[in-house]
Amino acid sequence: MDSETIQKQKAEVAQAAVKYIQNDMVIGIGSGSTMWYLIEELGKRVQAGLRITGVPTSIATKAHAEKLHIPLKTLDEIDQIDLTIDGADQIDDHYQGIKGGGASHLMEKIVATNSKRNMWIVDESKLVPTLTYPVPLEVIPYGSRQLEKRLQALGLHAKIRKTTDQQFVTTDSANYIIDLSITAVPNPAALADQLNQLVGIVEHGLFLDMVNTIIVQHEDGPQIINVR
Ligand SMILES: O=C(CO)[C@H](O)[C@H](O)COP(=O)(O)O
Repeated sequence: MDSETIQKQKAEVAQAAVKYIQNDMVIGIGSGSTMWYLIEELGKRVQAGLRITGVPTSIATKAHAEKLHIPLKTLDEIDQIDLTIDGADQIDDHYQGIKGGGASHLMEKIVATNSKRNMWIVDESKLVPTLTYPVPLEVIPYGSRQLEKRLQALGLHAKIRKTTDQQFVTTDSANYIIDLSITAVPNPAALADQLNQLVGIVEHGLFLDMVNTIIVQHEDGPQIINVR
């Protein structure tokens, strides 16, 4: 799919998703370029009188939502999130996902696990039979080079994420990201178990058994998948 079609589908899926947001809901607001469109749509609805409270999942999302006067609270200021809407990097046939391409998966996962329902909104390029996207790990900077070597020795093709000018990418929680460029993840649960054993990994980007509803934007309209 060309990048113009992808951008168009991102904007369209955001329009489909915003209809699920009703008055008095507490909404987890995810991060990334698809969510950028969702935040724009939500901002318009708030301007038109919609009453919601948003819980942002990143500094960038918080800044964007504040600019549009969307009322926000932190996770610890609310009782529970009714619905979190977020993007995803890839979703496989069993509706398991990879997130964290934008380095926000730690906060996204914390918000998701504190939500009654989770919705992912994606363009159709994100659907794959088997996960192949690099799996991001948020890691503690201390000893991260050793962790990278350990992961490489396990055959997990680990590489600390750097910017184009070779600076370490740092997350909103001041951690680093290690990407695992594995060619395929046929058994995400087994990989998650393996990663959960390793000291220094704060959180991996495998989002397993977590999503309730997926909206996939196709050229001819949105497809709603009710997973659980
Ligand atoms: O997990 C994320 C950020 O950490 C994003 O949801 C994911 O990377 C998808 O981003 P985009 O909507 O830009 O394709």
